[in-house]
Amino acid sequence: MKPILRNLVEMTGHRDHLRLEVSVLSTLQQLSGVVEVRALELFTTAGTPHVRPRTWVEQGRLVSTDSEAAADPRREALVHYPALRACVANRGTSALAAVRKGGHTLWLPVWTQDQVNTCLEITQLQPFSAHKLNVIEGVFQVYQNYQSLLDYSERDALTGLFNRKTFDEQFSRHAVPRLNCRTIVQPLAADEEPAAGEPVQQWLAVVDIDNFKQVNDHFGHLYGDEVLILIANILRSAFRSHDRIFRFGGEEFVVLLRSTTLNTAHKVFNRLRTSVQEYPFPQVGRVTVSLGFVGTVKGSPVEILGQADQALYHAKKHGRNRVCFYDDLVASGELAAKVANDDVELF
Ligand SMILES: Nc1nc2c(ncn2[C@@H]2O[C@H](COP(=O)(O)OP(=O)(O)OP(=O)(O)O)[C@@H](O)[C@H]2O)c(=O)[nH]1
Repeated sequence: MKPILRNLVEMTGHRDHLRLEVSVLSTLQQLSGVVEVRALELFTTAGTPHVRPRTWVEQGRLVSTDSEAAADPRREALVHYPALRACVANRGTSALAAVRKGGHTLWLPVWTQDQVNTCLEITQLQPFSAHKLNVIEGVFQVYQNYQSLLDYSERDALTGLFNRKTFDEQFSRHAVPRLNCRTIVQPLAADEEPAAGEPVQQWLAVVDIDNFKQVNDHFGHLYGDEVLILIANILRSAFRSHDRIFRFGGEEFVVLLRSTTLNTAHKVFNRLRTSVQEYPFPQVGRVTVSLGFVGTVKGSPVEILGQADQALYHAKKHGRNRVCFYDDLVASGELAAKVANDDVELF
């Protein structure tokens, strides 16, 4: 089999976006004359569009980072990439420039609906021939098609959030750096600095809409669906790009909050609860959510999920529109008391 075909076969064998990215870059890197390949992440921080390398070649190996983009010291303002910036502004599919690193650089933005989060960058010393551009475009098309297939299978059709299947796949490896990937230790945002000695870890929260059946019963399923979509949007804006949000089915969502302190987790989850409470849902009016959360350090994924669920159950039983932390409930004896006295309502 020709090398390029073999690479395409290898590329479409992946079930993970980052591995797929490494694979497409490895394919492009093997084209003759190519001196550098990178995958750039495009993101906005403090209102300014930025770029940072997410996968690049280092000592002959492709390495990736899944650290938070906004805190990456290698990020640059998009204004330093004028050709790419103009291309994205004009909703273009490629940009060429002969200025960077004394070579010729081709940028290929990956459009998802109306947005570009990723862009492949290929640099060579000679100008790109028409034939070379054709080959690259073919490889890029296969990559894009496969990328959107992967994306489709990972997401919930109504809200666009990750689905339960993706949670099951991602949760167990969430804390573990991926094979062939380098994770950069990154500082927290200024308002999230931990107090000295306060441990940083990951948190899992189960978020459930309160009395959602009543929304459906009073306003109909279409309005119920709209509430789900709007709450998904609030969830997206409440967390950092690095955190993960899943729709678990029905009116239940799960959030994996990355690398933060208990204090910040409390703040962030309560901010979400308040944002939902204050949002004017068209026709429906006021909607609230309850949330149970727990650290992800101890226990199996099933146990951790069960603990967050118990904290959520407690929040529901004690007035709804609240945030409950599993360890607090155990420490205060509230959860144990509930378990001992009320076996019928246990899961
Ligand atoms: N519109 C809409 N409703 C859904 C969807 N999935 C589940 N539901 C509804 O979500 C409601 C969940 O109701 P319950 O489990 O009784 O919970 P609840 O009314 O939210 O009450 P609490 O959770 O105890 O506050 C049911 O009416 C389901 O039909 C969906 O995709 N769209």
